[in-house]
This record gives sequence, structure tokens and C-alpha cells, in this order.
Amino acid sequence: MTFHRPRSAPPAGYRLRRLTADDRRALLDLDTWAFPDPHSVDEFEALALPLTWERTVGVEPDDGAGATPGPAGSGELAALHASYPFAEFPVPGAALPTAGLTWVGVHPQHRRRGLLTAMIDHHLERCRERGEALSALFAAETAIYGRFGYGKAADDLRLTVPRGAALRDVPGADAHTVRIEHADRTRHGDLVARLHRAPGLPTAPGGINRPGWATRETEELWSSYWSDPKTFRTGGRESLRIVVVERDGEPRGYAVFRRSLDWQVTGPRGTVHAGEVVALDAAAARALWGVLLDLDLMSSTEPFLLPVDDAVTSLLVDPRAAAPRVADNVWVRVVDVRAALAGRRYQADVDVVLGVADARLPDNAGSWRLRAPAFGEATCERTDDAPDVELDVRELGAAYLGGTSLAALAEAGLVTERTPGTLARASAALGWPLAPACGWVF
Ligand SMILES: CC(=O)SCCNC(=O)CCNC(=O)[C@H](O)C(C)(C)COP(=O)(O)OP(=O)(O)OC[C@H]1O[C@@H](n2cnc3c(N)ncnc32)[C@H](O)[C@@H]1OP(=O)(O)O
Repeated sequence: MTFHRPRSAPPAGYRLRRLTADDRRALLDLDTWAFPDPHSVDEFEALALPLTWERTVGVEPDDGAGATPGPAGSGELAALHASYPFAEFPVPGAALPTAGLTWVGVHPQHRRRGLLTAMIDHHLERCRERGEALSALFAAETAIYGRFGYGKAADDLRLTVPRGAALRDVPGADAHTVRIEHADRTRHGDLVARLHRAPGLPTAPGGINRPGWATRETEELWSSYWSDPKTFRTGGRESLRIVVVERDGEPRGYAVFRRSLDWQVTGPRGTVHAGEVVALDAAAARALWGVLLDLDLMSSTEPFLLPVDDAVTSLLVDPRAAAPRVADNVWVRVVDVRAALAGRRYQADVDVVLGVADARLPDNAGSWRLRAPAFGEATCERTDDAPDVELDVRELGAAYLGGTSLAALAEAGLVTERTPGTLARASAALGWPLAPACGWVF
């Protein structure tokens, strides 16, 4: 597919440049301008960066903006962005090459001059060149990315579960042995990599994968995950711990967590901050939650980034007492409509013509005939037929992982049914039995 629209060049006075390890300090300095942080650039210098340099791009002031860039590594940055290479990003029933857009930042001095716009166009063009059908991200502010065709594709659940909250029984949960240890790459790396990946695989336990469940596919991401720097231990949190549940000597689930403790006159009020809770089956999930909800000196457990339908929501006898809140999780931008729609599975038979609008990537726009048997391989071809259902690429991104219903978007006036009856069928097909979610922020 050709990229027809010339991307917007950086505004006058700026230029884009791929960054290298020599730019590390300038990059960290820019990042602390974009994301205020009490730690100094010197303190951040010690960190293992999760970035892939070949996919890290800066914007430098050029003569016109009152500053002249020096040679690579010496200049100040006005902006930067990067992306992670997710070769196997889980989509419904499959996995697709996806760019995980990240580290987007513009120096306050240079904001609202079009630098983000130029960076997004550059990013989308590079996605096309690399054959990445999707771009995904976590949004710092939800109002930023819709204009660029990203749709909110998943939500996640935040809970504050009181200590000792009752859980329903699951046969076999008591048969697990429990290890509670310092999290350590040498000791736990293999089991965490294997178990973490399992829910997102098309062959996931139960045969239904968890869309959006990205894994840390590069060595840089993996090293950064295990580095556990003090700078990230905010709010009195301890170093990273792990609980592993095993059955017959085989790890069946794990959760990473940190505790923080607050001594009050009424007694200790600690919090368990659980980073990711991964279980291969219901018994392992029940065993893990049993541990996380009953640690001494703690008064509550706060899991982060749970799928909205996580097993714990069904296991809790009194889910309301866990004060459930929902927040936006992964956002998705469909970069290549044909590859993206043909590259996932559908939960019902579908034969529909989607009329897609895409102001940024016009060769995505037009009528696409999507055909698939339930849970089988799909085809997506351009057609001259009139669309049954019309929508913007932003709404296609929102619906793509199966977590947002086309019919619900139609209720908001964002999707239009042209052929009666097709909206319900397309909506049913594009859904998925498990809600999408990513268990870590990238
Ligand atoms: C995937 C991630 O990494 S998320 C992290 C995003 N980064 C941050 O939030 C760090 C702090 N903020 C920033 O660095 C910058 O303000 C950015 C990146 C959000 C925006 O960069 P800018 O260069 O100012 O954006 P740019 O000038 O291209 O604006 C494009 C449009 O988006 C709008 N926009 C920009 N930022 C925001 C925002 N935070 N909320 C709502 N609209 C916004 C602009 O008003 C503009 O609209 P217009 O085309 O109608 O005039």
C-alpha cells in the first residue's frame, strides 16, 4: 500500500532527527520537561532505558527557532517520540506487528506549534514502511490522540480491596504451593516471560486470547522491567516482590507487588500495590488473590491495570466493597485497514461492507468488504459496493480489539448504519469473549 498523503513537515525552525545513545542526556532532560519529576537528570542517567534507539526520534530547534543545533548528541531537544516493536501484539484470536508509541513529549517552550502533529505523521509513515498494521499507546491525557485517528480500545479496572475480602471457592486452589520472594530476573525471568505471554497468545488457555495483552518483546524493555530502580519506588513503596503459585512443581501463576506501610494511631494501614496478576487457570487465580488479600500489616490491596472482566471481579463475594473504578487503557490507531481487519478473528460470521473515513491516511478510506466465519480466517478487500456501516478510522480503532461495541458508538452518533440489520451483525462479530487490556503501561 502506498502512503499517498505527504506527511506534515516539522514547522519552520525545526527538524526531525533519529536519536542515538549519544543523545541519552538530552533525551532525559527533555523527558523531565515534558513529565515533571522530583529526580534529576543525573539520577535518571543510572537507569536502564527501555527504548529501541532505531525507533527513537527527536525534534531539534533549527536556526529559525532561535537556537542552532550542534552535532548529534550536543543539542537541546524541542520534542521526542519513540515506539516499541511489538512483533506479536495480541489482537482477537491472532497477533499482529504493532508499533507501541511512547515517550511522546514536547518542551513547554515549543508546545502548540505543530511538533506533535509532525511527529505523529512521521510515526505513521514509519509504521507503514515497517509493515505495522496498528499503532497502540497509553495516553497521558485522553484529549490528545483522537484527532490523529486513535480510538480508546480498552478500559482497565482499578480496585481497592479490603484486607481479607471474601473470595468464592475454586476447586484445586488449595493444592498450590506459594513462594513469596524478592523479584529477580535470574530466578523468575523465565517463568514471568512464559506466564505473562500466555493470556495474549491465540492459543491461550481456554482457546480465547486476551487482546491488547502486550509482552515486553525487546531486551531493553525486559532489562528495564527487572531493574527496579529506587526512583520508581514512590510513596514509600518497597522493592519489587513476587508471589508465585505452583502446582506439582510447575508455576501456574504469579503477581508482582510492592507494599507500603502507614503507621496510624488506630494501627498499621498498609497497602499492597499489585503490578500484574497473571494466572493460567481459575484455581491459580484464586490461590494468588488469596495471598494478595491477606498480607500482615496491610489494610487493602490495590491492583493496577486489571482487565474489566478479570477473574477477581467474579471471585469477590462483595465486589462493590472493592470500590471499582474504570480508566482508559490501550488506544489503537488502525494504520493499514486491510491488514488489520484481515489479521484478526471474529466471534460471529460476518459479511459486511465498512465505509471508512481517514483524513490522515486517505488510502485507508473507502469501502472495505470484510468476510469471516466465526473464529475462522478473515478476508478484507476493497470494493465499489456501497457501505453497510460507515465510521471514522478512530471508531474502527476503538472497536478493533473487541472491547467497544459498534452499536454503542452508533448510539453516540459516531457510527452510521446504512443497510438495516448490518450494524447489529457487525457489532456482534467485532466483539470478543474476553475484554481487551494491557497489564503494564508502555
Ligand atoms: C503515547 C504517549 O507518550 S502519551 C504522552 C504525551 N505527552 C505528554 O502529555 C507530556 C506533556 N505534553 C506535551 O509534551 C505536549 O503538550 C503534547 C505532546 C501533548 C502536545 O504537543 P504539541 O506539539 O503542543 O501538539 P501540537 O502543537 O502538534 O498540537 C496538535 C493539536 O493537538 C491539540 N493538543 C495538543 N495537546 C493537547 C492536549 N494535552 N489536550 C488537548 N489537545 C491537545 C492542539 O491544541 C492542536 O490542536 P489543533 O490542531 O486543533 O490546533
